Amino acid sequence: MATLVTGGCGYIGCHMVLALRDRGLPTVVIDNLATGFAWAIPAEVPFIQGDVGDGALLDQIIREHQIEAIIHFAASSVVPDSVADPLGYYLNNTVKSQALIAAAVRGGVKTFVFSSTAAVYGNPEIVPIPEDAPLKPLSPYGASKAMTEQMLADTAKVHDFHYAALRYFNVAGADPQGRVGQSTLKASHLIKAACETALGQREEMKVFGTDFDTPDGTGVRDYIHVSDLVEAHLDVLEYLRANKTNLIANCGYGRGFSVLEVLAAVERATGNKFPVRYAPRRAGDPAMAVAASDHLRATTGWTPRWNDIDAIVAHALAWERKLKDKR
Ligand SMILES: NC(=O)c1ccc[n+]([C@@H]2O[C@H](COP(=O)([O-])OP(=O)(O)OC[C@H]3O[C@@H](n4cnc5c(N)ncnc54)[C@H](O)[C@@H]3O)[C@@H](O)[C@H]2O)c1
Ligand SMILES: O=c1ccn([C@@H]2O[C@H](COP(=O)(O)OP(=O)(O)O[C@H]3O[C@H](CO)[C@@H](O)[C@H](O)[C@H]3O)[C@@H](O)[C@H]2O)c(=O)[nH]1
Repeated sequence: MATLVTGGCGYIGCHMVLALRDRGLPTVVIDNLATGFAWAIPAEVPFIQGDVGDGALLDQIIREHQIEAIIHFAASSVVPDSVADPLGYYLNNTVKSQALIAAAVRGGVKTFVFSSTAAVYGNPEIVPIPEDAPLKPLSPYGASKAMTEQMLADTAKVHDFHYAALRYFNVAGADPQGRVGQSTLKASHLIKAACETALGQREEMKVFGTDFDTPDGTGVRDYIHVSDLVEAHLDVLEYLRANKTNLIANCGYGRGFSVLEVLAAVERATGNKFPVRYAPRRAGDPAMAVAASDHLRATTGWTPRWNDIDAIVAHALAWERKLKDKR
């Protein structure tokens, strides 16, 4: 029996694959390499280059590899891109998730973990945001994920099927052992972009929006270390199997950092000051996204190890240096 990781060649997915392999758990990856890299996963992990919208291919993989659980990372995930290309986002994130969930049901896969996002909440009324806050996404990206959560909830009502919708806040950092990290080309993510700038690979950092209703006027996010996030998935898989129930949980630490605070952390880590330019807000960006994070800890026993912005930045930077030599 094996776990199928969709999007396993992407940033978070490749850390998940390593975490499963570190525990000797049979793992299979499907990825269309839209933004991921085949070299990011160990050569001995079965890898199928294909699309999660391809139902016939999924039927075959589920049968041949005796898939028992699916962790579904494959998606398009850049908030401003989703504003520019809503239909592309609904296709890749919602329509293709429907195809995958349908294949899971056909193939008798009973355990399903879905990568949802803080973007389902939009601008929250209460911060830190509890899981029962209303879902009011500001972007097609957030809406595409909220729709998939709804499909999972409805599916679990009528099939022998248990799911977790994990609402990740801002995932950052890299494998503490330096084996993998975020390799996304032209990444828009703040910490990665700032590390690239500090290493001289970008000319400057833009700060998108200085007039938000936040302490310093810049956007506030809850940055979670990618290794803590993938450990949470292992805890969640056990929880779903043991309790035969569903779970909706935020994945974050419950503490927010502003854009300016993050840039200061990157400057601290490198000792390099880099040019910073204030720019208008980006479309679809909320002012604040900070998780109420007790539910995940209380239900699954998840215990984060890397709740420290300096550790997150140090690991991201170490990977960026490695990647610079690789390319
Ligand atoms: N990075 C974050 O801060 C963050 C926060 C919240 C949620 N998420 C979610 O986590 C998941 C993983 O994000 P990531 O940062 O690793 O992104 P990523 O782009 O690095 O990884 C996504 C992977 O999925 C693959 N993929 C995309 N569409 C596919 C398709 N139709 N069929 C097969 N493979 C496909 C890509 O090639 C890539 O390898 C996504 O669902 C994203 O929405 C990410
Ligand atoms: O060059 C940059 C990049 C980002 N930002 C700001 O930094 C914050 C974080 O931005 P970014 O790293 O792009 O992440 P988000 O737009 O918050 O989205 C991430 O976090 C979401 C969950 O909160 C996920 O769903 C998305 O997939 C993931 O990309 C925001 O205020 C941005 O406006 C800048 O000011 N300059």
